[in-house]
Amino acid sequence: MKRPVLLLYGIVSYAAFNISFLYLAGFLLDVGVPKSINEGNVASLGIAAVTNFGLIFLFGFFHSLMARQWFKNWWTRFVPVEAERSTYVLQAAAFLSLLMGFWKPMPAEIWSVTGWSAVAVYLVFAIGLTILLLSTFLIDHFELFGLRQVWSAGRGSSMPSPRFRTPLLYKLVRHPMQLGVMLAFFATPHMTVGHLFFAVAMTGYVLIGLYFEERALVREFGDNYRDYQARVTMLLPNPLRLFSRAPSKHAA
Ligand SMILES: C[S@@+](CC[C@H](N)C(=O)[O-])C[C@H]1O[C@@H](n2cnc3c(N)ncnc32)[C@H](O)[C@@H]1O
Repeated sequence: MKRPVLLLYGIVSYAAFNISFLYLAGFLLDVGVPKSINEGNVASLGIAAVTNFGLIFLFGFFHSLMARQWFKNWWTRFVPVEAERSTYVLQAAAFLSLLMGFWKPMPAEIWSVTGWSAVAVYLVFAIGLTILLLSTFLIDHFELFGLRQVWSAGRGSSMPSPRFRTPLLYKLVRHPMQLGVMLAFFATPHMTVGHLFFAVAMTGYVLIGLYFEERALVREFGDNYRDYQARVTMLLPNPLRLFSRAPSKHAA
């Protein structure tokens, strides 16, 4: 791929992901989008459950498969290595859009809150997204979204190998990004069966994904990561444990 094309591909993939993710926020909150999680043609509960499960499975399957090292080794024989992450980001945007586009509403209400309670729930949603966004910058936002790779290729420089990091939120939990998305999945003032289905199934997928991610992190960072696993909890912060132990000499 020619350098300007590679750069353009990276930028387009990044933009596509951001648009689909912004749409996801509106989709979950039921605001500002033409089709939200509770809108669309209502099918029978069985049809809706099977369709929605299939959509989440498709999203999760490709999201996990394409993140595995053996898959990357195989398909970078066809895709330039510098475009690998951007392609991953693009497929995530595509499957997320597919999921939201074909999502079948399951409108029966589970809870509904208004007034200050609703404000509190919106606050949790905003905190979740803030944790998520901040964490991407703590690890390396531009590398996670493939922009650093296409930019380095454009300048003819090679990418530095990944570094183990535990800045700020990563001292509280090992997976703040996933914690952030889970908060956003459940934080709605108007919980329907469909929304709960989405939140539970996506949480299940996140937990399965974390199992594979942690195995890859141990392979990549070895004892540094094992030591980190022993000191820091996975998703829910444990302040007592955090302050009762000396920080590791491995962590950056
Ligand atoms: C989508 S991010 C999710 C990161 C983390 N699971 C979280 O929830 O904040 C996945 C990428 O982050 C990298 N990663 C996760 N934890 C890391 C750490 N402590 N230091 C460096 N890279 C990390 C993984 O290697 C992977 O490429």
